[in-house]
Amino acid sequence: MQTYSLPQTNPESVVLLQITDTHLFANGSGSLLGVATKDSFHAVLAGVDIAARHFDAIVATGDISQDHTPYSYQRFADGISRWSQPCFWLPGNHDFQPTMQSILPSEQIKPQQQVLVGEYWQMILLDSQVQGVPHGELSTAQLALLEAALTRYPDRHALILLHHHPLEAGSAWLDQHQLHNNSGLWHVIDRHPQVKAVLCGHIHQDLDRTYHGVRVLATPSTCIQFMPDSDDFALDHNNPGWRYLELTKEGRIMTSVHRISGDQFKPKLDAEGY
Ligand SMILES: Nc1ncnc2c1ncn2[C@@H]1O[C@@H]2COP(=O)(O)O[C@H]2[C@H]1O
Ligand SMILES: [Fe+2]
Repeated sequence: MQTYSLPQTNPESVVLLQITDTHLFANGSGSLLGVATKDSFHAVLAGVDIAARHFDAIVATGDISQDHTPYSYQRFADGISRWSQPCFWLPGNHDFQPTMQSILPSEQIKPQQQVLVGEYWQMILLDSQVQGVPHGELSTAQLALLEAALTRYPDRHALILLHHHPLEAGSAWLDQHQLHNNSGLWHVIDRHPQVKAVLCGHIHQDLDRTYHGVRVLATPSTCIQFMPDSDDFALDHNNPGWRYLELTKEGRIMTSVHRISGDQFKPKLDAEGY
């Protein structure tokens, strides 16, 4: 397995910026439920610049594209190219991996699934995509990759990233699309106490839970948001956002979700959807 080493710039911690569920189109006015996803993506990029918080790397946790086109991925790459930090990404249910790969190699977007983060952490990016359906599954190969990465570095705190949420988020319509074989993931995690957190996207909302003694985090989309704890499909009028995760050398995670201001990206239920 190829490993990327991300240098530690601050001796105490490493900071990650998580951007997720951008749902970009080749067509610059492409929209999801009335929200032009390129514009909302760029509003989040501008929001990160206004926040001006230091981060060491970007993690993009899937559903980068909505229309599978190479240019939708190029739009993502062009957007983050304002920053020099490396980006690590993984596929969501809406992604099409052949076109995702088509824009690589890239100076900034790295293909590695295992990243040694500074001196004290590692992160493992998993592919939970099942082509053509919204739910996720981890193949035996992906579970074996996780097992091998954790076994190789038992003394590094570990952050596991994937697109699909690995536990019930509390909305029946959405939980039918969760990671279906999450017991397989939890079985591996239970054997490796250095795992500190699982970070995902997919549910387009801020989630911060503890499960099996591990923190499970999900993050707002850069476009539309789903209403938490709603058994039927429902949109949330919270704004698009992003997450910072500060990984300390002691193994703690300080994290916060931030959102853009204004109300130019309010979804319309009757507009063109998925
Ligand atoms: N009304 C709905 N009922 C059930 N699933 C939906 C509905 N609308 C969208 N979805 C699917 O649920 C998925 C959750 O977020 P995604 O963006 O991955 O893509 C979404 C769609 O594939
Ligand atoms: Fe998704």
